[in-house]
Amino acid sequence: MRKLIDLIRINSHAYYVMDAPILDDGEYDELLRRLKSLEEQHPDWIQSDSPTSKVGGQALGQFQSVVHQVPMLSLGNVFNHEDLLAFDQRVRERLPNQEIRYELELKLDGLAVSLHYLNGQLVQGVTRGDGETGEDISHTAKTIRNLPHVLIDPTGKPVPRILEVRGEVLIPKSGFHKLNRDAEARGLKTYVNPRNAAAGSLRQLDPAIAATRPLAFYAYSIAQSEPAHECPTQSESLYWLKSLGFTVSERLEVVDSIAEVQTVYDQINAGREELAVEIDGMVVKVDSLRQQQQLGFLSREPRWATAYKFPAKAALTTVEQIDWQVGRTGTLTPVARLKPVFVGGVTVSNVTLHNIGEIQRLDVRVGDSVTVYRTGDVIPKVERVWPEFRPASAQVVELPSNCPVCDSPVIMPEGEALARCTGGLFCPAQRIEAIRHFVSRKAMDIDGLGERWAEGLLSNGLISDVSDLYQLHTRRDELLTLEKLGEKSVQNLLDAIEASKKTTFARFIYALGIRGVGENTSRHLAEQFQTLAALFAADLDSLKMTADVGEISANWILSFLGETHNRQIIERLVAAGVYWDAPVKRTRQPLTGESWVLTGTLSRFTREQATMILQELGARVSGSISAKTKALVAGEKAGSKLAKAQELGIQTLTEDEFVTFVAGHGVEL
Ligand SMILES: NC(=O)c1ccc[n+]([C@@H]2O[C@H](COP(=O)([O-])OP(=O)(O)OC[C@H]3O[C@@H](n4cnc5c(N)ncnc54)[C@H](O)[C@@H]3O)[C@@H](O)[C@H]2O)c1
Ligand SMILES: [Zn+2]
Repeated sequence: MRKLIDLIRINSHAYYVMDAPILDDGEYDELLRRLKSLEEQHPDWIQSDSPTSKVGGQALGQFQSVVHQVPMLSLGNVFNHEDLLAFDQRVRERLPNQEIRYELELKLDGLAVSLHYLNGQLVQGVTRGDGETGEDISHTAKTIRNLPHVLIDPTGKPVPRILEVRGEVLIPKSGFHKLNRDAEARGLKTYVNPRNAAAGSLRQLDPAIAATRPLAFYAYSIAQSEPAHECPTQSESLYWLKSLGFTVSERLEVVDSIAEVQTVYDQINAGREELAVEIDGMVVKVDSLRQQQQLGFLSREPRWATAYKFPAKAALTTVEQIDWQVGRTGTLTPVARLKPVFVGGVTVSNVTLHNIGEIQRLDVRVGDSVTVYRTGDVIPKVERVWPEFRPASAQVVELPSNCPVCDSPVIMPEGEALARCTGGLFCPAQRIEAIRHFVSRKAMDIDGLGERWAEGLLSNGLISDVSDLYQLHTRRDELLTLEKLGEKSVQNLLDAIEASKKTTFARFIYALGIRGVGENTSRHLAEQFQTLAALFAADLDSLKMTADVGEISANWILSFLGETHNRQIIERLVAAGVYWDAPVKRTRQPLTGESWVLTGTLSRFTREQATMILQELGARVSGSISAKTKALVAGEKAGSKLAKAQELGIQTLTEDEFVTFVAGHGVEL
């Protein structure tokens, strides 16, 4: 309780007195709620300085204090339909057998101000302060443009000699953004939200400054009237104030049932973005002023009204567990399992913590209280950790040394944010991705084995890793029973798998999907090591001697090949008949420095193969023609690239000419 009281005191000072809140309202409300619940459980522990029965904050002391003749209270609040029903229930219990109508207004997110009129003249403006005593801000209140300085009743009746009107002072959203833009341009402090901007503006010592701020006053009640005014209801008193020249809530209606209250709330919530002013909910008031009197007050709030607030954007909850999820490319992502919490309109029970670095930055531990933040459709995130509430049993979270799915070692090279499982070919979490990559055109080029098939094969137990693809021919009958796989497509698939057995060492290396090992690196590795046995025996130094391979990729290669399961799968692939001719080690690269372009359809080989041939000869293969292009290989149906090359006078080769050309450089097809 003491911890909570201290936290609440610090934050309510920041909010009410300094106009510079540190916490989100949702977090602050939760602190207050936790304190209240402790007080309910242990009434004998209630501290004499508890903020639960207080309103607002202490005045800063730069203005004259004014004691409110009628205290300025706060409002109770409800956050959901259930709480709303309970409010209605409490009202009805105190007013048995009475008809109850509710008046609904926008809950304006500004600060409460009381205006005193004497003989129809505005004489004083006072802030709410702590509810008993406020600050005299007459000098700035009088600069508010939509305020009547003189009251005239259009019906001709005299206005009461004394009239105290209460309402909310605020700054419309557009004015707030302009204010902050100007402040930023001039290097001054900006305000966190329109409410704090309004409070800061009213508390200016210089009324000339306040006059430049787009402040507005929205009247919502009459605190005193002498002689008494004649309005029997809240709604009528607002219409009367409106006729006297006050601005009142844009939305104002009276309903008979809680169902209607809910409907109006939903409408307001849905349309809040379009409103010119910031609102944080809807206020529900018993309309009859006589009934309001009967209901009376409960310490800091009236019994006849409540604020039906919008869902908070931030809420406090606890981290019950942190799990590591393995993504399809092997990345390990920490996910916090939370005690379910309602925030931003949904219940959140999981939230990603992104990576170990984020866990360390937040210093979040299992058992910690955290703030979860969510707005709109944005994914929720952990915004703050509360060391104040950390239990002694809280556990520090560490990066697991082995994959939670397949138990392969996990590595995170220096300078990388993400840790990864090294069981690329073997890890069940990475299977789909491993297969997708393995069969892709630039890898083993198994035509027609799409992701959906792969999923079907995996889920039916026909394969569990890429090496099983080469055993599929023994399971033809089972394949045929698979959904939608006709005789013909099964045969096509098996043929494509069979055809893929003849490959190149470079493609095979690329197909393994080792992190950091793309097409070029694979080609260089193939040339450098020549055989699988040599590659298996490679160490850091020999790997780093390969073109394109730096310290980081060398480590990925080592840890991948060092993982026994990966090796076993590679050995099974070779045992199943995957083979290649020993790669030609090229010492001479006659096309070095040249840029070549391929276009049109080639009949003897694929684009990828032609690209590889050119690369082996040292050329760079580019996608577009420019003045720097050395030559264009134009297959069938070549179009604009051919025209452009001719225009620029660039050498062009037909497919046949290309074959002859590369043969002249010792490349046989
Ligand atoms: N972020 C923080 O650190 C922090 C600190 C303190 C308080 N707060 C926030 O301030 C609020 C504290 O409660 P509170 O008592 O100041 O105000 P409140 O928002 O809970 O409700 C009471 C106030 O609502 C206002 N109001 C707006 N429209 C009204 C209408 N149509 N009729 C009647 N009243 C209307 C009045 O000014 C009244 O005083 C909470 O939202 C809390 O989260 C935040
Ligand atoms: Zn794994």
